[in-house]
Amino acid sequence: MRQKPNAAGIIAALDTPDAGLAEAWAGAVAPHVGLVKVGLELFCAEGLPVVTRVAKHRPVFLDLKFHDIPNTVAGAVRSVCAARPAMLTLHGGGGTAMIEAARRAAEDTLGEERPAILAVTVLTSFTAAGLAETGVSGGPAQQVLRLARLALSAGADGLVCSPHEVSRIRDAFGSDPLLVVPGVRPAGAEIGDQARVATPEETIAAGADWLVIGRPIMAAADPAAAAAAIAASIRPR
Ligand SMILES: O=C(O)c1cc(=O)[nH]c(=O)n1[C@@H]1O[C@H](COP(=O)(O)O)[C@@H](O)[C@H]1O
Repeated sequence: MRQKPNAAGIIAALDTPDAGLAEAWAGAVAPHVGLVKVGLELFCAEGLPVVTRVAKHRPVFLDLKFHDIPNTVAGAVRSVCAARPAMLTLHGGGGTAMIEAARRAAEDTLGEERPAILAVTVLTSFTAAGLAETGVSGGPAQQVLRLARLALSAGADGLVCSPHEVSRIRDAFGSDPLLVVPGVRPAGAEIGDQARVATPEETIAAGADWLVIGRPIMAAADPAAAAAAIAASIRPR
């Protein structure tokens, strides 16, 4: 799904180690979401077969945040292309050569059918203080813009960032990059370990294409109803 959606939508994060539960969630929320996300917890427990399994319900955003030398990342991209994900993530901090190698590997393996390559910028759980501990001063917004520039010029199709940076990325890079945005919390929902958060409505208004939402849907008593309510709140009027 390298093309932008007509209207912003939801990606449901299937964060569980259990393929059966992930598939049940995918089936339940499918009418209300555009994609489902297979992340580290599910992938490490169940591997590539679970990607094919949940893809029966919705296209898959495979979020493994590759970060390694270019040759290794290219090999990982070729391996996961076997399951035909619609989108996959790399760490923007992996640098130009890694991102170029990932894009080339995806093109060589699947051509026009290749997944969208998304660069993760600064994780939504980071505050300015946490980022400074890693040696990055200047705060998340500055670092997100720096990594965004690098990733887009290296061939990434889009970026993963928090709701707080979306409008600044749009100002700097326009409407082309796919912006996939976690850290989304309906009003009153538990924030948990996220730090840079906003509501679905605020995130869409800032210019996001896709909202990545996990616990506010999957930890609800009725995940389908929770997904439907969030989808209704962001539907264009
Ligand atoms: O790459 C991601 O999807 C991601 C990047 C990021 O900066 N922050 C972030 O929360 N995510 C993912 O988005 C999902 C958010 O889940 P909830 O916090 O439960 O809504 C999780 O699966 C995270 O792995």
